[in-house]
Amino acid sequence: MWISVTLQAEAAKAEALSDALMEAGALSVSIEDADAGTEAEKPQFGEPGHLPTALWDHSRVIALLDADADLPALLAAASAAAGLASVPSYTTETVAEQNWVQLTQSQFEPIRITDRMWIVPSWHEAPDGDAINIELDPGMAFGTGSHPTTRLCLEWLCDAVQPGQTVLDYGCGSGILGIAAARLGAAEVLGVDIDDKAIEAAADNASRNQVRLRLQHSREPLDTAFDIVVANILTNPLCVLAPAIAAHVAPGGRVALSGVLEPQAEQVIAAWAPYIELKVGASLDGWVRLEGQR
Ligand SMILES: C[S@@+](CC[C@H](N)C(=O)[O-])C[C@H]1O[C@@H](n2cnc3c(N)ncnc32)[C@H](O)[C@@H]1O
Repeated sequence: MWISVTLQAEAAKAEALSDALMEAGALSVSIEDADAGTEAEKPQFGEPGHLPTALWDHSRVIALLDADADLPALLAAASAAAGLASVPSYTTETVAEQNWVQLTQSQFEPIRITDRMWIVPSWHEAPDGDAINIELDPGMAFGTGSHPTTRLCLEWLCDAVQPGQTVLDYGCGSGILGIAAARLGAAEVLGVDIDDKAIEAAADNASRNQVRLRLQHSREPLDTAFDIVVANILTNPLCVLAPAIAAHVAPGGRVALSGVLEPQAEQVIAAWAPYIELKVGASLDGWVRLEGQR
């Protein structure tokens, strides 16, 4: 027996809460705008009616959990791990064993990134067989394409990556950006993460997508410079890691950073100024993508 838990979360904390719930053992987690319909019903970015998530005051975080789990303890641990002062208000619904797959899967639709790239859940047919279709299941941790920062990076990669180039995906998480780069024709892609579980997930996803990613822990030294560097982390690590990441952008190479909220852009630009001049290349739902060239 399973239990579906719907938590009302502050929009800015929803992704962290989602990741923490997956870490705590949720079978799947999805995030919805509490003021709109389901993910599937929401207009795609760029379509009429698209609502920037900066305007979402609240999100619904829906987790599918084992009904035998100690729910109060699990939610307390996940909320604390997500940096919340207390457990958000929530409702629960028991899900009959035979319905849970249908329930979770029906919440997710393929995500269109650009005309030529889609993120497609494994249980869906690709809407456009000629596009680059990256198979990733929404609801899993470490980045699945539904978050604006991931989308900003994917859009940039579609424009930036030229066949045969080398690519560094710093903070690879699920490997989504590295997989996209490989599918766009990169000759060699290195994914780096601080989290061993992310590296495992990226290896699994790379194999499902039949691309080769080199993967390593960020504590291991990187010995190469890359034509393309993409890092979707957060403002603080992007500032601290500025000299280390910038050193791996080859002369003439291009870099894009995301995970930066609009008011934090100047802070990251200043931290990178001694190494590479960055500018805001795009913004989405209150998040920016910073871009530069060495
Ligand atoms: C927001 S996720 C991005 C995942 C994926 N690249 C994407 O765009 O959806 C950030 C990832 O960066 C990793 N990370 C955070 N700090 C890091 C650091 N100092 N060094 C390497 N990876 C880091 C996290 O473990 C996480 O997998």
